[in-house]
Amino acid sequence: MATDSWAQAVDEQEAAAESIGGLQIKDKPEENGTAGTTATTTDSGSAAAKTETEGENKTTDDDDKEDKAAQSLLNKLIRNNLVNNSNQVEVLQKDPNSPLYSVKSFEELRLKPQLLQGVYGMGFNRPSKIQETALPMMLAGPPQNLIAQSQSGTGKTAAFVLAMLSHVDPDNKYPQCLCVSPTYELALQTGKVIEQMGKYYPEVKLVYAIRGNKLPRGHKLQEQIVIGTPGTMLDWCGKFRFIDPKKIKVFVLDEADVMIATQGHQDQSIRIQRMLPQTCQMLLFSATFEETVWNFAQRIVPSPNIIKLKREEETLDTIKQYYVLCNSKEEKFHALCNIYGAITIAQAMIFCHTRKTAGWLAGELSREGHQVALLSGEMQVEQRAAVIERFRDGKEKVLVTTNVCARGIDVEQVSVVINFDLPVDKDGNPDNETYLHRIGRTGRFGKRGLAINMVDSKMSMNILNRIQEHFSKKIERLDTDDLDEIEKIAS
Ligand SMILES: Nc1ncnc2c1ncn2[C@@H]1O[C@H](COP(=O)(O)OP(=O)(O)OP(=O)(O)O)[C@@H](O)[C@H]1O
Repeated sequence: MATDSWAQAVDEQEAAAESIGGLQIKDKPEENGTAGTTATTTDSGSAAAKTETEGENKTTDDDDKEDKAAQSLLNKLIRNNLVNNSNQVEVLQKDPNSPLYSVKSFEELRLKPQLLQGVYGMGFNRPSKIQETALPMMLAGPPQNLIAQSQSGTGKTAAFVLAMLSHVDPDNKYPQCLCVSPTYELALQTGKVIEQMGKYYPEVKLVYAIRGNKLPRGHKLQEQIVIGTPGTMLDWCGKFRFIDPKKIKVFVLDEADVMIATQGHQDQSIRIQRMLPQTCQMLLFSATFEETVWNFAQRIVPSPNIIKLKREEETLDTIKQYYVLCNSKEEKFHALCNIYGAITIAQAMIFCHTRKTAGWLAGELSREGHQVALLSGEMQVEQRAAVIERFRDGKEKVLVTTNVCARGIDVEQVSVVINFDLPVDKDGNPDNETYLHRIGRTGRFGKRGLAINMVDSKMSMNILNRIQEHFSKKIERLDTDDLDEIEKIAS
């Protein structure tokens, strides 16, 4: 292998990304620089660290392109439960004649007692839909390869973490499982799950292969699980030989769709995979499955079993939708105050079209005594993560955000959504998909929700009418000067 040329290419790719400033890993043993153990806590995604892919991640304008890694991280942070999904899992087996096992309980998996304790300790009572099928497949012998696709929040991470923890031999003090994630923050999030699930299995150790975690030359890792980003992982396997890739039993590639959206990561992941033995179990996970992801998946995972869980469609059936007629943003703010004065709103998300409006509105609301969080495009991903974490923990009751910032973020826990500005696309047409995603709920279990749209011009009335037509759902007018009327909408 032309070691120098690929190593140089990796260096160049990584040099292109800004280094992680302020990267802090608690309890980091000085002598070897590893990131501690399964019982060690690390700074969360909100740590003051810059992403490896900062070039792509930086949002400089509300109209900037979507940032998949940031969205994925923010989604993880805002959610602390499984998403509802009543669709059936589709399974495509490598060998269609072999029986297909699916489990309804964690006991059926015959997990090590320490792991079963870890699973229950996390509050999991039974496997999620995707876990029912994926877990028996991943734990069966001989090892089977798997490509799994399901939306964020369906239990993929927990599934592959359990598989990794089940496969390691704690007596062997060398890396046996590699897990690559697209960014430093996503790697830390997965690391946290490994730490939680492995809480009662302290013999298994974990180390982070991320930029900034420098090890001395000639160091041989003793940790059984290595989680990191593709560039550093590749260096550690190849250039520095901290890891012997030939001893790897499980290779996990997480967030494949985010991975391929980041330049360089696809090639680096493939190079890592090429160093692994034929017997190594290859597992790939993705929230979406467009053709590019599929092509990548096939290059990384030979002879796979494939599991897919279709995203459950959001509907407006359980949502009460209203609109309020105003003449200016000040009037819209006044209407908002009237609504707040009349009904109790546990937590609300308010969407604005521009950063400027969002900033202004957040200021006005906090002057009125509301606990407001502001999510806006110029924030670094870690700042946004911190804002979302605080909101999720109920420290703030109102989250004001711009459209781009909140795109792709799940707002399931929020029962009131206010479109201070209606969602429109670049050409000024109604953005129906965003409207549905913001306020829609999935399936039969979806909690009832309330959506209030602020209309302040003929143009926005036209947008509202087109949204009504598109969904064939009437949006009722609400008179915010009539307190009795407002009270009724909450009942
Ligand atoms: N069997 C289970 N029972 C209850 N909760 C679960 C179960 N499996 C996972 N969870 C929880 O559901 C949430 C989503 O799970 P997980 O992060 O594994 O999903 P995911 O598909 O990997 O989503 P993402 O891609 O956003 O990470 C987490 O808070 C996790 O702790």
